[in-house]
Amino acid sequence: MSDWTIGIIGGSGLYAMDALEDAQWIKVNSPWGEPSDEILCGTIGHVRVRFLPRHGRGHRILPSSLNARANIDALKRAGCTDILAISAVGSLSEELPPGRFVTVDQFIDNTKGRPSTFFGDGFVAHVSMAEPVCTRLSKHAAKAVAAAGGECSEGATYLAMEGPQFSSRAESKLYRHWGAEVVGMTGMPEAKLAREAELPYALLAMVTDWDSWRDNEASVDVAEVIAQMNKNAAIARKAVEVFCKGLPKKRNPSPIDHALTDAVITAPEHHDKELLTKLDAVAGRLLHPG
Ligand SMILES: CSC[C@H]1O[C@H](OP(=O)(O)O)[C@H](O)[C@@H]1O
Ligand SMILES: Nc1ncnc2[nH]cnc12
Repeated sequence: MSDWTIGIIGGSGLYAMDALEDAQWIKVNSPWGEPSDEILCGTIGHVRVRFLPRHGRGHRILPSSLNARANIDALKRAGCTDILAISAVGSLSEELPPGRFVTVDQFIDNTKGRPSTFFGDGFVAHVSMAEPVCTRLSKHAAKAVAAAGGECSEGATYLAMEGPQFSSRAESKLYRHWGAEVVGMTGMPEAKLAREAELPYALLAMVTDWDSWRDNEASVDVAEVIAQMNKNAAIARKAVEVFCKGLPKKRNPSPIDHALTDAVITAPEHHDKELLTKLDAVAGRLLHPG
């Protein structure tokens, strides 16, 4: 085995992964509540893989009800070194037609009221989100999609909306005006929490529809999303397999592995003991060095 443990977060339409060898669903408890499901633990080639279906098997969980903190914490507890997340998205750009894959490189967070940090009173920390994804994972994912027979663009701005309703035509046009190129309901706060947990994160988006900004186009519905997802699911699965098998045996450190260094501002004498206990996985490197 190599020293990579890749967490895969499967989005709409991706609820299991056949490519995993010696696979077993394992319950991982988190002090942040219930993760979306058990985690499918196994290997692909020389890489340990931990697969979590974002909405749970059977797609039970609304985007607004996802416990992203528990999901990221559980993946960290399951030993993940890095996360590749997969999402269905609507396109806000002529350059990204349905069927296309695209790696996300920026986010606009327009979600409302979702718990979006592990930190709090008694342990205040501010990580940088200027470059919110891991370039190394993103580039590797784009190559894997191409090798799996898909077309992948690189670098899109993802607008995270609250949902679960799709956008109005006016919202869809507004998001384009803001510079967003794809729209989804789950990329935030997932990406923020991965960064706080010092987990390099990449988001591979599958374009399923044109959202609702094109005046002469029928507006998006779930049936269209799922039909397009099903067309792409085989490529997405193959891409994950190629992605893992193509990783070098040695994992060179990433600067994101140390995202919390210099991020914590609370003086040690003011640390909240209860919060620190919950942070044992997320901030374990700082709290229990060595
Ligand atoms: C099933 S359509 C809307 C649904 O699909 C996307 O989910 P995911 O990012 O988990 O693939 C979108 O964000 C919505 O949750
Ligand atoms: N148009 C859209 N809006 C929000 N989330 C989506 N997921 C897939 N298509 C979407």
